[in-house]
Amino acid sequence: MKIRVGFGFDVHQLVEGRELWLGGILLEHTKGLLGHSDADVLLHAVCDALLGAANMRDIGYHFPDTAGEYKNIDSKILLKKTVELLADKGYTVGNIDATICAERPKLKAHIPLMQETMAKVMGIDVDDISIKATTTEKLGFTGREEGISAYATVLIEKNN
Ligand SMILES: Nc1ccn([C@@H]2O[C@H](COP(=O)(O)O)[C@@H](O)[C@H]2O)c(=O)n1
Ligand SMILES: C[C@@]1(CO)OP(=O)(O)OP(=O)(O)OC[C@H]1O
Repeated sequence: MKIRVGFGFDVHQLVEGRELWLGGILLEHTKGLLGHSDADVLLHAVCDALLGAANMRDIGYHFPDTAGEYKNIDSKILLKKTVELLADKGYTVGNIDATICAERPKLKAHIPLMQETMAKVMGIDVDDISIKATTTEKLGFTGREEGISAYATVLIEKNN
């Protein structure tokens, strides 16, 4: 069995008049994330970690933000397509560990649904996806609620 690790990071700006999609679910909040897609920063970090683990470039390489077909796209579709790109190379997802940096909203209560949603999209066990949340103690752009960032580490596997 060959195993590889990958790391992903993403940031999106918080603005008024947009929905807040995080971890594949819609959250109630006064602002939402701005992007070409639904701007689900956690799913984008996970896509980048998966692509990085397989040495397959990054999310913008496969799904350019200049392409009309990805305008306002549900990032769950991009995550599913990413898992399929890895499957074409013989890789399956081992486990994922991710952190969302957001001053608000409180995410704790929503994390189980994010885990279930993402696990279903990726075809993995809920137990194989860990999602954590932290504030940045009011420091920096996340602390000022100007944006939300996310980090993800993944392990992928392939039979030799
Ligand atoms: N948006 C957030 C941020 C944090 N949490 C939870 O609160 C705990 C404490 O956060 P600190 O940034 O003060 O360390 C953190 O461990 C999370 O459980 C949250 O739910 N939503
Ligand atoms: C997802 C894509 C494509 O719709 O757009 P954004 O929502 O702007 O997200 P980003 O994390 O900047 O990069 C990938 C993009 O190509």
